[in-house]
Amino acid sequence: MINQLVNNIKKLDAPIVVGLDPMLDYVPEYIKKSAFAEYGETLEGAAEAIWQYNKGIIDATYDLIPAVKPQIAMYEQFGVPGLVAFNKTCEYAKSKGLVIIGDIKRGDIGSTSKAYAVGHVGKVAVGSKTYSGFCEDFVTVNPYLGSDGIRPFMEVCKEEKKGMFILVKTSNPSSGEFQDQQIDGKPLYEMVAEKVAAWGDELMGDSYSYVGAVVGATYPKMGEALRKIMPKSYILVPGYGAQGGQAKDLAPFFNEDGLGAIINSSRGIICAYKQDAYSQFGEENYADASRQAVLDMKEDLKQAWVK
Ligand SMILES: O=c1ccn([C@@H]2O[C@H](COP(=O)(O)O)[C@@H](O)[C@H]2O)c(=O)[nH]1
Repeated sequence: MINQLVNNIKKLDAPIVVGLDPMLDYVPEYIKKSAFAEYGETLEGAAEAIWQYNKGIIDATYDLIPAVKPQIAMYEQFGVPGLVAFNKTCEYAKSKGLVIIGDIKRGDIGSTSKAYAVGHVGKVAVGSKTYSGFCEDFVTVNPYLGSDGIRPFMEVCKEEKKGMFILVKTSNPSSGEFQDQQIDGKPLYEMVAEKVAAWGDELMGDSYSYVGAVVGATYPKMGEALRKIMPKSYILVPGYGAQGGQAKDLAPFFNEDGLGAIINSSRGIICAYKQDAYSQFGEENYADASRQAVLDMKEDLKQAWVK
């Protein structure tokens, strides 16, 4: 899967992942009206609305982008129907040739991590049969529990040729409270990055590892140091756009080959129609506004990654 991700990025000249983070407030009224007419103002109605909204965005952008990143929290808030919408979204995006990065941020004691890994990137055995519960190609993983929490994901990823992005330095304002703590003269996020590089060496694709890292666009200086510590790991970079990360600061996240980083934008793309810059599209054409926002992001990012 890492090879497919790299090939998609090269083919499209677009190190971009669109974050599918649907809140009901983002969904145009006409979509909600139709979903509520069919299912009422219920969890099922909300799930139908976010699914239809996502489908519109995927249809309008799939030929421009290598990957999507559905954020599972946005679906879980609608309970079981929300999770059904999550799965439908992943399956549909996959049918369009997109790589699926499930932003699930899991990680637990070994036996529990194994179940998370099996459920999201593996196959579960039921009697003599096996099933894929969900169908992501990559998942995000929290390293706080140490190797016990990571190795089960590595084992399943190795078996299935899927991948993971481990949280190294997150984009949020308080990420430094723990991640920047100095231990033996080194920040914790660098220690995690060293482990990511070592785990990554065990699971190499053609040129990049199946084990990647998450590093926020909001911390470009740290991104520069981390790029050097993990040369073979793809970096998933959230924080561009809505959180203030800017293209001009992103060059250090890339390797000399122009690869090695994929930049996420969620609200900046899926809510484009609500922004002044795209107001001419109107609510009815929200998906066209998202397409234009992807084209603009691609242009904006050229300053960071075209060598
Ligand atoms: O460090 C991190 C890790 C994950 N995220 C997730 O990425 C998106 C960002 O959404 P925007 O609307 O583009 O701000 C969201 O799903 C976060 O949970 C992150 O922001 N930072």
